[in-house]
Amino acid sequence: MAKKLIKVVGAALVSGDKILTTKRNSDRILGDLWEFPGGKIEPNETPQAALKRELEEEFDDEIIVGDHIATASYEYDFGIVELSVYFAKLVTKNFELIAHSEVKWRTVDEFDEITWAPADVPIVEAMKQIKIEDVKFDDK
Ligand SMILES: Nc1nc2c([nH]c(=O)n2[C@H]2C[C@H](O)[C@@H](COP(=O)(O)OP(=O)(O)OP(=O)(O)O)O2)c(=O)[nH]1
Repeated sequence: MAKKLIKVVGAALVSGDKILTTKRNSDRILGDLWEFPGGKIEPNETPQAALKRELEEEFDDEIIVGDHIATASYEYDFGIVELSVYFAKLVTKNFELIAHSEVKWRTVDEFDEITWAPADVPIVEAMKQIKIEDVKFDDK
């Protein structure tokens, strides 16, 4: 049987020249791997709306969503994850850790210090070409 397609959205939260990297709780699927915070896109939801909802659920934080960075698919044993990552920035900074055990701001040069979820690897590679401090948002 064909594996199910799971559409997922992740936020590359920007602060200066750094991006927030987040470690999944041990008891979750892909536990202890690092990722971009986010989650599954619900039917009839835009990726941007899903990202805002997920960040509110996971950190109790409000965000502004910016440009799409990249999309990559990876076939796990439980299904095919199609991960789209967008730049975003925090409006609030509550950082309630509900789904994550650790968060850390890193420059793209520091992305190799951690073990990423497999779907994230090509996206992380693409981000190494971007100058994070030049990322712009529409609101300013
Ligand atoms: N959020 C997120 N999930 C990722 C990334 N990379 C990656 O392979 N995944 C996988 C892990 C999960 O199988 C799936 C996303 O599910 P999730 O568990 O984060 O999302 P959710 O909150 O909507 O799910 P649920 O636990 O409520 O069912 O995508 C990533 O960078 N961010």
